[in-house]
Amino acid sequence: MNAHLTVTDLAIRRGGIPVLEGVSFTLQPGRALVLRGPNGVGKTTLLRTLAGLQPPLAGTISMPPDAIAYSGHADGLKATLSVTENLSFWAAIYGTGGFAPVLEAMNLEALQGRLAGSLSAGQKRRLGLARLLVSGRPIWMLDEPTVSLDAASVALFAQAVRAHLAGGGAALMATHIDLGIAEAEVLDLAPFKARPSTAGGNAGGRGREFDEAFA
Ligand SMILES: Nc1ncnc2c1ncn2[C@@H]1O[C@H](COP(=O)(O)OP(=O)(O)OP(=O)(O)O)[C@@H](O)[C@H]1O
Repeated sequence: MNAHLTVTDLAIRRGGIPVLEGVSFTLQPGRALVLRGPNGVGKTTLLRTLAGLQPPLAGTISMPPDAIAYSGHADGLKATLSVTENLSFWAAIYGTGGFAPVLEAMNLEALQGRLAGSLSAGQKRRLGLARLLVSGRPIWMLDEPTVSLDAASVALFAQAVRAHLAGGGAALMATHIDLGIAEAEVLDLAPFKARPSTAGGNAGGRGREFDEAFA
């Protein structure tokens, strides 16, 4: 499992407006990096850029091919498929094996036959996060992964992240809560806020140049 990510002098934008510039960091196997900063600073935009959903304005992103499993604000579930059908679907997509341990890891055993669309918000989130475990990908990119989770589910998730790190994986997370992961470092994005004059912006303002793969 090669989970080495290097980001050098990255500049990113959202809706045509520069958001962050000069972002550099490395993420090594076995490590977690927590993105911090006020609302709107660019945590989601940075994760989307690293996950390949939108191009950077400048800078380089270096990582092994097919390394990332991205979990954004949406859970990405197939509402009309059951919990196990969703997991089998992802296992087939990622070409990985069985998912029985994943059911246990995310406390989904009692929900196996339920349609994903009928789950509660926290249950959906647990199933959405289970996709990371099924993926077999070394670098997890997580945007507010604990939204809707109760305390017990947050603890389960933190345990899953720790196991991933112990297995040589890495995790980059935007989260406002402390997951109690000793291996985690913090990257405050506030100092990298793009200056208004930064070249490459869209003088016409947000919306004129909608550079999103998804809104
Ligand atoms: N779909 C969009 N189209 C245009 N601009 C957007 C869009 N989504 C976010 N933005 C803007 O891009 C900037 C960065 O937003 P982003 O969502 O990356 O911040 P964030 O740090 O993740 O915020 P939060 O902590 O509130 O989740 C903000 O100024 C925001 O208003």
